[in-house]
Amino acid sequence: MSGFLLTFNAGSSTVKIGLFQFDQASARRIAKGVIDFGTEPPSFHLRQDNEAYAFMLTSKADAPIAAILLEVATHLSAHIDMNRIAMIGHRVVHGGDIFAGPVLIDDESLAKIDQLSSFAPLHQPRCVALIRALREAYPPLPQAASFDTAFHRTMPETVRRFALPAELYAQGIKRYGFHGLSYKSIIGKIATHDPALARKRIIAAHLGSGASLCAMKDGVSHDTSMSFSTLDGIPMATRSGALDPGVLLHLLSQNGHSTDELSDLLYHKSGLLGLSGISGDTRDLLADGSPAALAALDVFTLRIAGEICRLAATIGGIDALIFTAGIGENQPFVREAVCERLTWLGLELDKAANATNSFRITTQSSPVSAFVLETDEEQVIADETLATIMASDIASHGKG
Ligand SMILES: Nc1ncnc2c1ncn2[C@@H]1O[C@H](COP(=O)(O)OP(=O)(O)O)[C@@H](O)[C@H]1O
Ligand SMILES: CC(=O)OP(=O)(O)O
Ligand SMILES: [Mg+2]
Repeated sequence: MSGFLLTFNAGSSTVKIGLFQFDQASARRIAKGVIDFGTEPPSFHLRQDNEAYAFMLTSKADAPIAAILLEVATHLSAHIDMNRIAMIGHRVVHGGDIFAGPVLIDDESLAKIDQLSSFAPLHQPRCVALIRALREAYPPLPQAASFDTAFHRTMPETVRRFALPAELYAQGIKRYGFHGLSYKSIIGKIATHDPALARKRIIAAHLGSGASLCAMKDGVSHDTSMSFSTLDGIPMATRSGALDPGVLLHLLSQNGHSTDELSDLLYHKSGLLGLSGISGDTRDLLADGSPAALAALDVFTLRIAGEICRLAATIGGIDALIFTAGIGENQPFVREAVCERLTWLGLELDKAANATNSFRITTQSSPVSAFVLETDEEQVIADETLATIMASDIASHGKG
């Protein structure tokens, strides 16, 4: 069996598409695309063989995903032979307690994924709609799902529990954790580069539009900053991060907020955008340079440094800090501010290395090392999809 494998990573602000060439054993990326919902109308960017293409879509951001997909498929078919696509893989943000690893998508697994939609309202509904649209458009193609939550199934119960009555834990009110495909990608890359380091105490900071941190030891997740929903932990582009629950009670009971208004406030109007009143993008805030912009960045980096300390307590210290995702890979200002707040913990920043987004950004003598690593969630999806479909009956009957 060989051909093309397509991956979809439905994030909060984008859908990232990966095109891979696969054979029985491995999948190798040959192109990447991004549907960006941050532009009006949404845009589609494709990169293949060092060539970049950009298209404005005619569909509006709130158009059915099937319509957007159709437009994207038209642009894609000008560059790739769509008939060679033999399988599709998806990032699914929430797998709850149901999914501990990747699964083949069928009516039953899709219904279970859909049931978890309310736990990840920014991600799961769009992802489910995408899976359904693809099943309709390309019925013979097998699809698989890779879960963000699966990587965190190794977290101990003490970490998973909230200090709430035990029956709520039994009902599933607990820490699940997200960005697991990214953390799997990061620990895999470290293991290739330095297997001994991969077994040590590592804290990874996935700083994108959505942002979280993960504490790993022996290559597995022990704790993470996001918990029940993708709101918890550190502030993000437009999400609040952790908040005194009393604030929510006050807004609901005293200010007359509806739950929909509260949801909009917490998911779309808070974080860097809410703090600054300017933008949720660190590049805009630095270009603006006003006291409000810099104060927002100060809250952001203070909260990241604080969460790193909490996670270090879970795994008994820290040997390496990894920065990844859009901000983590590309924003020296944020990395410098976080590392400077952690000097007392043994992080000695190499400012020149940090300024150029180098791999190692701490000095050779720094007791704790910090690195910048590009995450590749799509490669993880592709590898898991290939393994899942090859292990299924479909592989012996499939095309290619
Ligand atoms: N070159 C860059 N410099 C600074 N920040 C960047 C850069 N590129 C992307 N970002 C930030 O990263 C975010 C997107 O990160 P990404 O990991 O792709 O997030 P998501 O998966 O949530 O869409 C953008 O919103 C932007 O704030
Ligand atoms: C879980 C989450 O917030 O994902 P993303 O950062 O891709 O929006
Ligand atoms: Mg993402």
